[in-house]
Amino acid sequence: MKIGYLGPKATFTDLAVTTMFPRAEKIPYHTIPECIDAVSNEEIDAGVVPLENALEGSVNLTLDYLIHEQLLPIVGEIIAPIQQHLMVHPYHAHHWTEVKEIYSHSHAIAQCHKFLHANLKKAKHVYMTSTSAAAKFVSERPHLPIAAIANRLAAEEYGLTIVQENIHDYDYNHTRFIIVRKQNEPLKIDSPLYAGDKTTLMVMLPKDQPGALHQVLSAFAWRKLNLTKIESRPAKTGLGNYFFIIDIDQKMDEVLIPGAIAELEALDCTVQVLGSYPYYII
Ligand SMILES: O=C(O)C(=O)C[C@]1(C(=O)O)C=C[C@@H](O)C=C1
Repeated sequence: MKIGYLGPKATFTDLAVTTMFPRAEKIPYHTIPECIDAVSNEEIDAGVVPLENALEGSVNLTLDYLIHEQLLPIVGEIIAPIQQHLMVHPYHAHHWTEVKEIYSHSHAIAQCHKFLHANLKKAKHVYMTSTSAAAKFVSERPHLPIAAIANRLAAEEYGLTIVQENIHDYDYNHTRFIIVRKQNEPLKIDSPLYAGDKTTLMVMLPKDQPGALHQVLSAFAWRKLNLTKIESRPAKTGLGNYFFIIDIDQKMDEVLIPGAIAELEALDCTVQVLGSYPYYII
């Protein structure tokens, strides 16, 4: 089985894929859209991309690309712990406090703001496509006083020295990664990491209807459907036009979720099921 992921080697996405699919052929992609496109073009059997971090919130690029460009079904989710480390080329290990630039994924930099503010206030932040792309970049420029924020595997893979460990600002730092496929067919994963099932919906509210969100929520509430996430994103059709992403804490059933969807449609909402899938906690 071929699994694509946000690369290069040693991203957090790579770690999640390696744990969940130890025997799969792993194919790295430079960006999240490239990985999603590869699923859509059937170059790979499934793609794994980051969706949400406990400290920094949604990975908007993933959400927006899925919703607006390639609406692929979500067939699974992996929740993984995230530990960020500051690393430099070995030449700079003894004077790391003098680095002028810090390279990483924007989410990783955001997870370490307190540390950076306290210890490297003057260094410029440079966003890269992933944490391991940043580690690779730093390793290829030994003459420059620069650092990367990435995981331990990236330090090993690219020959960097970790100079500060666990620099993320809060202990509970986890990221959700979704598994997307071309067809809505679950991957056969028999794992002790299985932790439950979820259903994700996209709901577009009718225009200018007072109390519409309240009515949407009540369709779930009186059916006692437990929502684990509700988030709005711009519909990109005009100022003030938003859609909602709603996660329900259970598998698609034959009565409750279809009933809630029918009620929302009767309210003139547009509803799309993005997936009903198992999740795994590493
Ligand atoms: O850059 C990586 O290593 C990724 O896998 C991406 C990503 C993200 O997009 O949130 C994944 C986990 C961490 O939260 C930081 C970065």
